[in-house]
Amino acid sequence: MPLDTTQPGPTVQQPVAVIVCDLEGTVAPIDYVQQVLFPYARQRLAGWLQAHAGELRVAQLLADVAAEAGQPLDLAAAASQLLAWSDADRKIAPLKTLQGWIWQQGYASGELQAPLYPDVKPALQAWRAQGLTLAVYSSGSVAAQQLFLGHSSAGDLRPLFGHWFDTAVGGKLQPASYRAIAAQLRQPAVQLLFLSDHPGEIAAAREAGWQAIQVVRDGPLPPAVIASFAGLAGQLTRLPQPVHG
Ligand SMILES: CSCCC(=O)C(=O)COP(=O)(O)O
Ligand SMILES: [Mg+2]
Repeated sequence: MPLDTTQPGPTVQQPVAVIVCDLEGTVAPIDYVQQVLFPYARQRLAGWLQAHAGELRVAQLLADVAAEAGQPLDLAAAASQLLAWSDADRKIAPLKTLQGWIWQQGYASGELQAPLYPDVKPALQAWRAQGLTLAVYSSGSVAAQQLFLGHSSAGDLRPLFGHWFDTAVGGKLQPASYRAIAAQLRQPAVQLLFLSDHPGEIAAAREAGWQAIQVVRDGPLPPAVIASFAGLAGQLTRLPQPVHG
């Protein structure tokens, strides 16, 4: 059955055990990812592959690219394929893995720093203080997620998060991915709250039985969405059984 993304969903129903956050467009501006992070990786992609060609992880990555492309590819052809996926913003695992590897040097040098919206850190801290568990579900690889939140404008936020999910569980528009995350968290779907800027992701999470609230960071605010994490203040109560990992 096609997902209906036009109907507003419910606001938070108690209790919530785990809040799962999207990253791009939800905790930080889309523009930073699209205009800074993706170009940073794109510009270095071919050179990085050449420089690291002898490494086992790169051999595995090239095999994954060839498998996704459905044909054998040498290093130059694989680089072209990865660039094409990058230009099309395809959420394909080998591209996401490679972007994470390339971003690592930018974060380490201080050239990259994720600019979080100012409401994010206080809200995350308040939710943890309430006993809620926090998780990330992003198309970026888990390594890239941890670099992003480990080198943010609000400092290293990794200790606040107990669980990290990328597209290894499936795509973010697929309800099955949210069922897989619920199974891994060993939580009833209704006790999971997903926060994302993407209406298709919100619809997929709801289809899987999750609570989900769209975060609209700019533009007019339709009903049943929030403009910042502060919009959830007072809606969440302490959970009976913390599951922070
Ligand atoms: C970990 S920051 C880069 C995120 C990324 O690569 C991406 O494609 C955006 O994914 P999201 O699911 O966070 O919207
Ligand atoms: Mg997003």
